[in-house]
Amino acid sequence: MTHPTQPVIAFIGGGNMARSLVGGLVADGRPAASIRVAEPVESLREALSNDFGVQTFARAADAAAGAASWVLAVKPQVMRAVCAELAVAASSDPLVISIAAGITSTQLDRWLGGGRAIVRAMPNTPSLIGQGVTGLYATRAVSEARRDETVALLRAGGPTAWIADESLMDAVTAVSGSGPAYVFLLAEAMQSAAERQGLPTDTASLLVRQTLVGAAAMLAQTGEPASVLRARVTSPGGTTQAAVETLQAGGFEAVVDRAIERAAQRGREISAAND
Ligand SMILES: NC(=O)C1=CN([C@@H]2O[C@H](COP(=O)(O)OP(=O)(O)OC[C@H]3O[C@@H](n4cnc5c(N)ncnc54)[C@H](O)[C@@H]3O)[C@@H](O)[C@H]2O)C=CC1
Ligand SMILES: O=C(O)[C@@H]1CCC=N1
Repeated sequence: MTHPTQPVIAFIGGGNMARSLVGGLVADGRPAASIRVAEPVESLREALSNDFGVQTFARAADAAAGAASWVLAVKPQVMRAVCAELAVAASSDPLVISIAAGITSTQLDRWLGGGRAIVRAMPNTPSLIGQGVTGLYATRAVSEARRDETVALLRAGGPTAWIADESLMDAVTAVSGSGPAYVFLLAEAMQSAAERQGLPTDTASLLVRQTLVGAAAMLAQTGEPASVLRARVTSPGGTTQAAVETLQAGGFEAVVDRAIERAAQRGREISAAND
């Protein structure tokens, strides 16, 4: 039995997002002996144990028992059943952080037996390389110290932002939780178009990747609004103007707006469907 210097944190679910968050915590210097992961899939348990040295468990209740904080990182569709498995252990009053899309703090609290300290967190996959961003919402049962602990657990993945109104967590999910996929879709579309223009695949890939990386770095480093950065690329009557007008004539802004609205609505549907 190890005696970690840090309070124990238990991840329930050891899939894609948990792996990103565990990797970030270990890279941030948190002792692997203070991290447990519950994951029913043996190959995932082995990979987490080999790659990060964390303790793994097949059953959620075994990982959660006695841990100061829990990170619920299972799919929304299994959250209710997982909470039922954990309801007895929850009476020890852990800090409960759920990263599931849609599932509300009221639902989590009810499924865990009531009166629990619940935080909803919405990270994204770039957390794996420290370039993520996480939206956070805490219920009133979460103390200031536990808010600080939440930020300490998630900051390795990138900056965090508290949201005062829980209903806006669906908007956070739609913008930054799902957002990396919109950028990857743009990359896929640009790659196809570049190849159709006759560029070799590897050259097209270099041009597309580095253009997205460079533009994102300008957004991050200059602090200038996207509209100003865009104006600087756009010579009057030039090539960029021709492309941007074509995107706008195709309803680019409207379709992005509809996509984000639909994603937020899907969050609300997930909540209702799993109640
Ligand atoms: N993938 C993403 O970009 C993001 C995902 N999320 C949320 O994170 C959660 C997990 O998503 P992913 O990691 O992508 O899914 P995933 O499917 O990769 O991971 C979920 C894991 O939970 C495990 N699991 C199932 N039942 C379990 C149980 N009873 N006890 C312990 N583990 C169990 C599964 O075997 C699986 O490995 C979802 O609720 C999702 O809404 C949040 C932000 C971003
Ligand atoms: O697609 C999903 O439902 C999850 C939540 C945000 C990113 N992936």
